[in-house]
Amino acid sequence: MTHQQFPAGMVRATAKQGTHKGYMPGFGNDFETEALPDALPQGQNSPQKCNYGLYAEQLSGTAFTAPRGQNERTWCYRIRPSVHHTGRFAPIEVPYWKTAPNILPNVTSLGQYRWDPVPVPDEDLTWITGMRTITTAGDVNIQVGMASHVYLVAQSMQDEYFFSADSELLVVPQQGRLRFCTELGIIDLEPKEIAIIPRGLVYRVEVLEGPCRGFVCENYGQKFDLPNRGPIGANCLANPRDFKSPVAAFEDRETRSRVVIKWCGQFHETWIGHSPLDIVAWHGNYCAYKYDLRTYSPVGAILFDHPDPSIFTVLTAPSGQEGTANIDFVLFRERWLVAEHSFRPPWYHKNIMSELMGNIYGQYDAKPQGFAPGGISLHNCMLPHGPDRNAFEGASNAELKPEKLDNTMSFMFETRFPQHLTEFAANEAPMQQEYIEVWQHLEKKFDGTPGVK
Ligand SMILES: O=C(O)Cc1cc(O)ccc1O
Ligand SMILES: [Fe+2]
Repeated sequence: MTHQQFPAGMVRATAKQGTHKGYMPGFGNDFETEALPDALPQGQNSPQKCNYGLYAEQLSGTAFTAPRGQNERTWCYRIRPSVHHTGRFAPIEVPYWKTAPNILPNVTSLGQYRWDPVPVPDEDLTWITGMRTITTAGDVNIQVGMASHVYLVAQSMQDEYFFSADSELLVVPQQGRLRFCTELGIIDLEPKEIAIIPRGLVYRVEVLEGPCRGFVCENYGQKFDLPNRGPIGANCLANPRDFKSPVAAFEDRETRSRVVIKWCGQFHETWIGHSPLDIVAWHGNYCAYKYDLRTYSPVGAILFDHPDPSIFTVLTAPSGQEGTANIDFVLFRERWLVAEHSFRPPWYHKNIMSELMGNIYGQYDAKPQGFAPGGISLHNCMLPHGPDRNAFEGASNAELKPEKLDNTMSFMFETRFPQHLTEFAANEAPMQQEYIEVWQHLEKKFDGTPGVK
């Protein structure tokens, strides 16, 4: 790949046909990339005839009239227009992939919950059949809310493609390596990285090293964006240059292929005679990207106290109500703890936002035991939680020298909407029935007399 950064943040990249891999840096850039020379029209979007006999097509990720800072669209130059990539739709069952609203009368979501890692079954599960929804929130029909999923994938999709009209997907691998062959290019993904697959983009998921397990946040609402840094200034947290979008890569393959579509929570299939990944060149700012979580630069307390976890926000999906996100993606990674005369782990609290957490690797400081890599916890809207007894006693009595929290990476999908458990989460997944007992032995220390106990 050759690429050159243009002053306006645009990237021009060229790639050879087919399997070419390569990435262009920058969050929200206006990229341009072509897999064949001169496939991209210059100076206009819709020439009377496109080079190579390509069709021009626009993929709009926001309303045409969205304000400039939010407006996202990509112009695609492709072998066939997308109308050839769908035929008649026939409903299919994807029983474990649920969509909000999915409020079940026989499932109690009120509570603090934790699950052991969901085992990857010895089955040929694909990206579609291996998706296991844990919670849903909001309502897909009004395009607000989210679902959290665990994916269990052992099998590549073969001549099979997928797109979601409902959502963008934030993918957080925990085990194994996946390849996302998308209309806009190829993204390889492994633990410690995340990817965003935008709404409407067609793709196929292949297993590079399996079996694979990870987490997905399915966002029905306004897209994930970088948070404002406020007084932090222009640097740290997630830096724009560390986000990578793929260069164009296309397939010119005439094979019978299945396209599966998720639309308003329903799944349909349609059959076509070729690969739909046929975009030879594209330009625009509506695209898939990946991000290496190791490039996240946390900012924290350097004298005393424990700040709100919003300081660790990687991406935020705004709600329109300033400061109240539909979803925040928050990262708890390696960092130094240096606060003086302070209880350093998370405090006990109740939160109007609901918190779903996953462990990518290592130990989480508030829950040194029981929250295993691959495990999940849910502390729903206004439900009290905080460090378990061991973490409390340890941190209350620790010598407060600088301490490195090392080899640790957990995350939180924090949403303004209450999260509802699926049948799978409540009855099939390995829920820890005794989870709330982690707080039971926090004894009463108060005896009415002054002084530190
Ligand atoms: O509950 C949790 O473990 C997540 C969390 C971490 C933190 O540092 C402060 C608040 C919070 O909800
Ligand atoms: Fe919390």
